[in-house]
Amino acid sequence: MKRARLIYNPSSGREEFQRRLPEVLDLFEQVGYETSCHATKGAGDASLAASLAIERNFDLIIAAGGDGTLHEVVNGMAERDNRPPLGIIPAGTTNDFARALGLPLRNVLGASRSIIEGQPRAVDIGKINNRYFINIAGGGALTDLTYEVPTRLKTLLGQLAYYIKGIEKLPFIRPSRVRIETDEQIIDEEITLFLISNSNSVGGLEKVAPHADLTDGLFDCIILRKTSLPDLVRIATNVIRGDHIKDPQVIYFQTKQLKVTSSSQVMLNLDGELGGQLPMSFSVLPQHIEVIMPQEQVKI
Ligand SMILES: Nc1ncnc2c1ncn2[C@@H]1O[C@H](COP(=O)(O)OP(=O)(O)OP(=O)(O)O)[C@@H](O)[C@H]1O
Repeated sequence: MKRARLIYNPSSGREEFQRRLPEVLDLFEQVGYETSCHATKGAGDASLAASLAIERNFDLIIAAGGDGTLHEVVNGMAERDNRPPLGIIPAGTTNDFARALGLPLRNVLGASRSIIEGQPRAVDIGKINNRYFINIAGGGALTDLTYEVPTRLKTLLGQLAYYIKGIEKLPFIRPSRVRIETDEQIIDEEITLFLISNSNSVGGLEKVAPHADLTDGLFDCIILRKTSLPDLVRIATNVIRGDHIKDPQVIYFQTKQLKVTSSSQVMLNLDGELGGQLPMSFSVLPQHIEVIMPQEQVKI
């Protein structure tokens, strides 16, 4: 039998995953995976568990949790040789990366079946110093939401907890002077926020980076210039259709690497987790980790 290591975060999302665990184990057993579990206990634990799973030669790693758990698992895998494929069971609050893959959300058994029936495909990840991200790096207004909302509130309200906190913060949005250097251009101006995206899905919205491709070796960068509150609301509305990237207040480009600096203190969000502060250099590691895609995605 093949061996799978299931790394799950019991505190993710509405804390429902654990109830389904016996059925998940049974499903994998039926298709020939002897599966053992690691329940995370706190920050950094999923990274250590993923790194150890590679050392112990597991054939498959499954990350069950939210984007933060996935982030940690990717960080535990990224620098290791002989990385096995990674399956994802979305059990968090937003689950942006799983959304981008087209995995069933709020359906633990459906997502488990998608792993069983799917195919591994190598996807890009982003690198900053010795840390990695699989979905998004961002800074500036509202990008601090994901790590500011307490876990208790997310368990209680789910995604709504982020929206409530976002509305609360709107009147206090201030621009930051930021310098963004790529091989092709330099942007040096006051901005509201910047997003360096690997996938199309950010903050639960699937068209934030509408042209993003997980396998193209490129980041999709979206910079929102200094903007008034009414403009911000107009642009946010256009995000639903993906039309915001044509807005004169938005700078959109693709690049393999960039450096972002600022004279003020700008914190960095990596896959929804706090990731230090600027200055930071970002580069793509093309097709670095094999992720199991659902059947429909494989055919594309
Ligand atoms: N047993 C635990 N108890 C409390 N927190 C934990 C535990 N294990 C891991 N964590 C923390 O949970 C965070 C990650 O949560 P995760 O992203 O999986 O769920 P979420 O925040 O509900 O979903 P999303 O990121 O999709 O919005 C990390 O900061 C990690 O340190």
